[in-house]
Amino acid sequence: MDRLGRAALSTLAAREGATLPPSGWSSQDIGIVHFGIGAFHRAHQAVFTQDAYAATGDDRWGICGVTQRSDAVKRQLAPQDGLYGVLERAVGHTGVKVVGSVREVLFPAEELDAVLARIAAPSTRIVTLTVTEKGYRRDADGRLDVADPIVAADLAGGRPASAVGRLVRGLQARAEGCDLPLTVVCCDNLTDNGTVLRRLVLDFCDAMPQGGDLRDWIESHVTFPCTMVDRIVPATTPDDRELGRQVLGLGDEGLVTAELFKQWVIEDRFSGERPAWELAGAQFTQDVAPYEAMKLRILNGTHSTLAYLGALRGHRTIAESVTDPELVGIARALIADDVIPVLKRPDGEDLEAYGASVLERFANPALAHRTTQIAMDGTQKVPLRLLGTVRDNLALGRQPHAALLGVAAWMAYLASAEGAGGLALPIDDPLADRLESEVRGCSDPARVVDRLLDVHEVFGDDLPGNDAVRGELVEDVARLLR
Ligand SMILES: NC(=O)c1ccc[n+]([C@@H]2O[C@H](COP(=O)([O-])OP(=O)(O)OC[C@H]3O[C@@H](n4cnc5c(N)ncnc54)[C@H](O)[C@@H]3O)[C@@H](O)[C@H]2O)c1
Ligand SMILES: O=P(O)(O)OC[C@@H](O)[C@@H](O)[C@H](O)[C@H](O)CO
Repeated sequence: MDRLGRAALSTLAAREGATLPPSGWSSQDIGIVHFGIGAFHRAHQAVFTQDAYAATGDDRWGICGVTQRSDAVKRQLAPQDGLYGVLERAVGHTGVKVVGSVREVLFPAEELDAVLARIAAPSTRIVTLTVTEKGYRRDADGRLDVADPIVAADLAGGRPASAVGRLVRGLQARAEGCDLPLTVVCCDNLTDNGTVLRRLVLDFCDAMPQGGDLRDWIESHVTFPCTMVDRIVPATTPDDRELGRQVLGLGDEGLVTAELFKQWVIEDRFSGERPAWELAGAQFTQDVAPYEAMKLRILNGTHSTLAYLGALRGHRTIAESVTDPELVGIARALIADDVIPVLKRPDGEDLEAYGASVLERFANPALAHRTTQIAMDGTQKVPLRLLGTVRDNLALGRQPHAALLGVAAWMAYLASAEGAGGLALPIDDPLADRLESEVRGCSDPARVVDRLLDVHEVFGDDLPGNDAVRGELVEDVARLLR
């Protein structure tokens, strides 16, 4: 079968369910460099960028995708002239939107100079990132982990391999070259993501030999707006590829799958021009924090809770987990009793309606979002998604039972090699070795809880000493391990 690409596009015009990129897609100049060209970027920021182009015809915002750890996406997209499909799935809807925003893909392990040149180019005005929570290589206090061997090697002046190291070297090339401002937009699920990334970049400069001038240049030329990003984009499955093939009548190795919903709230703090993303539905605001807390705590907190509890019960996907009435009850209690009472309401948002809509989105049976995919990197996610809610409730003198159950479910998941029905529960986490050796296979709930409460990166200094929290976690873990 033929493969998606420029030559095959004309065959798509008559196909029901296929949407073509706007004409002129292939002649866009590159104005955005994106680090971490995984599934999410391709289904989110690249789609907003294409829709903004369709609305304006402003052709300065093509994307240069920079892979991080492998050249897989480059190999997938290069034979397709950068084109790929977003398979959009909802009840009663299956369509493929072909996206042409990604005009180049670079693999920095082999093409570092080209990456640095792209960041330094005057036509580049924006760098965006989706490198996962762990990709920022933060220490227990959220600062750059200068003891991380990859960061340490980057600081020693080798060819940079960390996302922050590569970004800083790119900024250095820009400072020494065109000397024009730049906006760096973090699109990962981190609290205060722009501020966090700016801090890490400045930490890197502070730790570099003679990084002072670069630090000053960054402070005066580069802004780091915060964002809230939302669209459920599970890892693509062979079934998705097959469905994409049926809709397009073409093979597509770069296909990604998503729900119809998408949201992007961006702090209005750009150092220069940008695409008219607002014409594609993005919201610009002075304060992203309430949107970000709403999304991270309601959507992601519930997602992780359903992932851990669901996997323990043998549910393979989130859609399966929300067919389980007991789990839906826990999710509702988490949102209504623990999260919403301690949240600030973002302008124009109804938190109860948002919570209900999240559960409806999770129920989308067409999205095979694996519980074990969401379960990965718990040491990075649990603090952001659940422990803020725990702390805010404790500060009001209230024990947040559902949020603590979510934390206990993470602990029980780590202790159990298998969920019901023999579902394998892999530990995929930057601290996997420690977690495995501390608790995997341990059937003593108190020991599991105590060993995990000792993980400072997750629980900090305050929670391990809280007897009421410990007691409830031990009871919950005991029930879950039974
Ligand atoms: N998928 C979603 O539904 C979704 C929704 C909202 C936000 N996000 C954010 O986007 C991120 C990526 O999601 P995705 O679906 O694209 O995942 P993915 O697995 O498809 O892609 C992950 C990307 O991050 C890079 N990466 C992974 N570990 C890294 C490391 N240690 N250092 C540097 N780069 C690393 C990978 O190389 C890849 O480019 C998430 O972690 C989350 O923060 C995802
Ligand atoms: O992508 P991760 O690994 O950070 O988290 C898994 C999911 O909870 C997440 O991707 C959600 O689907 C997403 O945040 C929805 O916008």
